Amino acid sequence: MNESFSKLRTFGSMIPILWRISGTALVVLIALTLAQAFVPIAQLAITSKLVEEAAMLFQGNNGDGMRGVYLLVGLQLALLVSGVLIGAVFKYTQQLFNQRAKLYFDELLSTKVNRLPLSYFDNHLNYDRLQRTSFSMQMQGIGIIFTVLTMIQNLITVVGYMVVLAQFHWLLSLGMLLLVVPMLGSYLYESKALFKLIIRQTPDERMSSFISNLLKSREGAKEIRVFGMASYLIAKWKRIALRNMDRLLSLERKTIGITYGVQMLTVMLLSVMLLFALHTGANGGLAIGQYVALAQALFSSQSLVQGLAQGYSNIHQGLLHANEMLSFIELPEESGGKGDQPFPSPIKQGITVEQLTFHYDGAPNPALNGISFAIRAGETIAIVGDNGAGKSTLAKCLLGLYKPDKGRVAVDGVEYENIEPEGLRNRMSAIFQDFVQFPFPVWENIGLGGIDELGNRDKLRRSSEEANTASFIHKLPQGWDTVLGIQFDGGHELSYGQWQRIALNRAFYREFELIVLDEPTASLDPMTEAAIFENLMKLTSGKTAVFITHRLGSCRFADRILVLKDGCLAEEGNHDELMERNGEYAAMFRKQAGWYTKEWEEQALGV
Ligand SMILES: Nc1ncnc2c1ncn2[C@@H]1O[C@H](COP(=O)(O)OP(=O)(O)OP(=O)(O)O)[C@@H](O)[C@H]1O
Repeated sequence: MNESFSKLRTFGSMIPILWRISGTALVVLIALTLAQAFVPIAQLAITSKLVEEAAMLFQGNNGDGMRGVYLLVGLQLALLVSGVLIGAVFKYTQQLFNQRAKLYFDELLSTKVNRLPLSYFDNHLNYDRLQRTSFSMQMQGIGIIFTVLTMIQNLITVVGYMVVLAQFHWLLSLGMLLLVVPMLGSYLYESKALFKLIIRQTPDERMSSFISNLLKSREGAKEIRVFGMASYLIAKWKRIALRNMDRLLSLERKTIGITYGVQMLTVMLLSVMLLFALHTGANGGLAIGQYVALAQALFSSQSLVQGLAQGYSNIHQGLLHANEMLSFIELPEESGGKGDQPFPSPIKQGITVEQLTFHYDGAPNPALNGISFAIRAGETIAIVGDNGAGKSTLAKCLLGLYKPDKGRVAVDGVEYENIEPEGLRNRMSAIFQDFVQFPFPVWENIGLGGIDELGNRDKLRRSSEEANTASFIHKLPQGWDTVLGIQFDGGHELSYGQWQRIALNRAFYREFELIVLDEPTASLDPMTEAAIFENLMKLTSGKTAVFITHRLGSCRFADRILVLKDGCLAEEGNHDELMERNGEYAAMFRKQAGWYTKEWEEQALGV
């Protein structure tokens, strides 16, 4: 009962969505469905009459001659023509509705995904769910409406047939009803089992499509060739794909027996009903026209009942998908936070981090463990530490992308939680290790940093001078209008370092109060790196900046250095203070410095 209620609720929640997609199309579809349902019933009545008239005509007993027959044939023709017309309009409206729905759901999915907290992407279960949801939205979500419409149509026709049959003998209507029940059961079983399988197969499906895409991708092409991994990866993909196929076929074997067994029963029941009708006819209970109409009703009702049962199971499956989709839509959004205070702009005191702890879902240890420090307004801070020390996680917390599990991050004393989310976003800028390479023109690649000034060529030019990208942009084949990357026709590929400079320019194109640069110069040549860091001071003057780096030489540009170790703040101070302290930082710095100076010479000499 509870389950049925929740299905009804799901269906109820779908209706406003379908209405939003296109109310007019929905109304037209419903009207046409109802009209279509009555066509076969009318056909049946005409057939019965026509056969009677024809029988009399053939026996030479028809007083009216051909007049009555012409009328009936004319009516039949009119019905057939209207059936065809209704079908054509229905098909077009359905296509229109489908296209609009695809657009609607694609937009809904992209919008929703981008409103979810970043931490949503840290859990593999969410990737599975996302994959299923996009499948649900594309394939099944709106399918329900057409299934329901077809079912209503079939139901009206079947009931109409039953009324016609009941006029001949009530047992015939009962027999027809008996056809429905077992069929419904078998289709229902099949659809439930299929949905369970879809849930179970999602991780495998994702893995197999990941490998299959990798095998065809530009990113994978180099390593796959160098390491000769192609056959290994194909075999790995095939193993998973075969496993999926086996599961599907095993389900098919299971359900096929049940479904087709039920169909055999139905066919037998149909034959019994026909025999019964013949018997009744032989005893004078049925005229020839009635018998023909009855046979027609029985045969076409078999496919109608089948459609009804299939529709029922499709609805069941569609509702499960719709439920998945609705629960995704209802996921709490990032902007659902309670913050309503404006971002303190310009920052006067600075940013304070108190007892910040952050734990990734399912990770054994916290990535950040009770970190506290303060950044003064306008200060440039370097964060250093080993791989996995927690630097990028801290950067994301400073950007407000992750909410702390414990502790707080505040700007000028206002906790991030209490700041209006849009205000927080608008006042921050960043560049990440895995920045996006947009296959768009240069101006758009940079302009996206400040959407409001996206096409402001003067500002773009000024910003590229400041960010030191102007010199190489001018050398591109179409200058600012050069499309970057070779994914699309006419694109021009950049080196990774050049891409990074474009991404840096994008970060500085924004009007920001705080900028976080996660390894901003990792792929840059030493000259460019030095130029960027010297420039960084100018670009960030009066602004608060945090950069993560593994090249400790660049820390000399920072006012202060934070050293992270295993998610904790191990040391804090400027370069000289930390060298004097002779701790983690000093050890790391000496190691790196050694690469270039004494150790290098010693190693070269074999000392
Ligand atoms: N999405 C995630 N889910 C679970 N654990 C994660 C996730 N991302 C990072 N971690 C873990 O959190 C810890 C800190 O990772 P983080 O990326 O912050 O380190 P990092 O100091 O930036 O490293 P690197 O110098 O290699 O970039 C690591 O132990 C890492 O394994």
